[in-house]
Amino acid sequence: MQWNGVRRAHSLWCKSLTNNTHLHHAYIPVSHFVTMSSLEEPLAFDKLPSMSTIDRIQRFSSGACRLRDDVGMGHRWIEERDCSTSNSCNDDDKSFGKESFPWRRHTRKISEGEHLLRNISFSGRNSTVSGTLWESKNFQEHKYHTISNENGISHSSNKIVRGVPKFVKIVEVGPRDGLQNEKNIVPTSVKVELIQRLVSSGLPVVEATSFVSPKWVPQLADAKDVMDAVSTLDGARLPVLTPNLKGFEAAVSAGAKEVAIFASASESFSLSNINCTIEESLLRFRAVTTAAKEHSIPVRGYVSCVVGCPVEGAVPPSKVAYVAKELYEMGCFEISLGDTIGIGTPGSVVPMLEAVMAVVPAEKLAVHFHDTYGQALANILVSLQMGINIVDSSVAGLGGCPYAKGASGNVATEDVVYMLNGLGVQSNVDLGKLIAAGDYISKHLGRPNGSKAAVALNRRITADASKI
Ligand SMILES: CC(C)(COP(=O)([O-])OP(=O)([O-])OC[C@H]1O[C@@H](n2cnc3c(N)ncnc32)[C@H](O)[C@@H]1OP(=O)([O-])[O-])[C@@H](O)C(=O)NCCC(=O)NCCSC(=O)C[C@@](C)(O)CC(=O)[O-]
Repeated sequence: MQWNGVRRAHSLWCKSLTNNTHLHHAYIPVSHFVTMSSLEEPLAFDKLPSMSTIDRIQRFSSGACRLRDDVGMGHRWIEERDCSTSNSCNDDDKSFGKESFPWRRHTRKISEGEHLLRNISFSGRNSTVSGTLWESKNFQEHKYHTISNENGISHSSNKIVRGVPKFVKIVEVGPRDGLQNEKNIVPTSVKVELIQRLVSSGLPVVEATSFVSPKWVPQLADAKDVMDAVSTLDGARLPVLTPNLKGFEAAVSAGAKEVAIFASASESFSLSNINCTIEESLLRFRAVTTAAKEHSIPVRGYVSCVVGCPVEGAVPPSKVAYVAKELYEMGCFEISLGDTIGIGTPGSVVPMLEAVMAVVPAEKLAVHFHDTYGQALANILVSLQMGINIVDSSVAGLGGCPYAKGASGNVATEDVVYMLNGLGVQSNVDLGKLIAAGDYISKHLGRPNGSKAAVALNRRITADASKI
């Protein structure tokens, strides 16, 4: 039922693009969606395709473990990983050893695992959130932080949390991924103020806009004006999306100092999103990375539909790994793995990451989760435990399809920062300023802030304020 919502969301999204463009070939007929009905349930390990293809790809991550066999990605595989080959992990392996994969020993040390889990839920229940309120004449600046009591998680003492990185780089995609889906076009001045607020909250990267066809995405037709207005902004990198050489050249002329190219692991999504096959898109992207090298412009690469596609259903991890490797080898400094429709669970995200990490080093990977099924934070946590330390997110949970219920935006940046704070992971983001930025854009869009942490912390401040 919810999946139907996503299918509908995607079809309407494609339709909205084509309505704007009169490019009817990009509209995916509803009949395509009707043919795939097997994804009502979340993708589980045993539903995923075999890893046989990716297992043959040369691995250049020294910590990567070989699979025991090609039978698939069942729980049995996780519990019985063969770590005996020279190219495989062992108990002392720092990147794939027990620190990164605490569940590896689950069957053998069940009591220890239970103890750790009990500690986590106990500290979670007793964690407190504090807020301090400053009032100025026209603007309230909130300063929030998450603190734990003495039972709280500490990097040095808790084996599960010790696997997560100490610092996570957040890539804010709200002004681009969020606003590209808005039904009503947001004025340039509002976009610019949003970007300014996000940068001032300490976010190191704020994806500003896209240099795509305005016929396809009219919401971002003001890309040049946005870039003009933020040209003097310091303190963060402001990459933009470029689907081809034309977009790259326009971005560079507008002052962009970093760009992103966006491929898909699903053939159908590639056709509906950028009107070409995966192989054709890789040719276009190679032209962009070549030109970018000449201009010394760093290029980020996206892979969409890394878990599932609204048309094709489950996407094989080997396909994701193939596209990620291609982008990495053509020179992308970082590859962001996008669960575009937000259907992933840790059960499907883990094998996908395993496959990609076998061909692209973990430190070059970012995760990009939409929150359609409420799985984004769980997926992020498991990604951190696997060694990923770059997370994409969208302030106030912006994004998704404005025309259909059920298709949500990206995970809210406020929720990610709140979770990282609770884990003791640094992000250098001021949660109060971030919440203010989310409230600003939500107010403009005329709807509640899509971040649960923001809503809860704003209520808390109201409660505290009544006692002052
Ligand atoms: C790729 C194209 C351009 C192909 O679109 P096309 O129609 O096949 O392009 P074309 O080469 O045939 O050209 C048609 C017209 O578009 C123009 N054109 C051509 N290129 C550009 C350009 N760069 N900027 C401005 N105009 C452009 C071109 O000049 C021409 O203009 P005309 O002669 O008709 O006046 C189109 O499909 C497009 O713009 N697609 C972008 C769609 C988009 O932005 N989707 C959202 C991205 S989000 C995403 O992918 C997922 C992600 C990254 O968020 C991660 C995740 O969540 O998984």
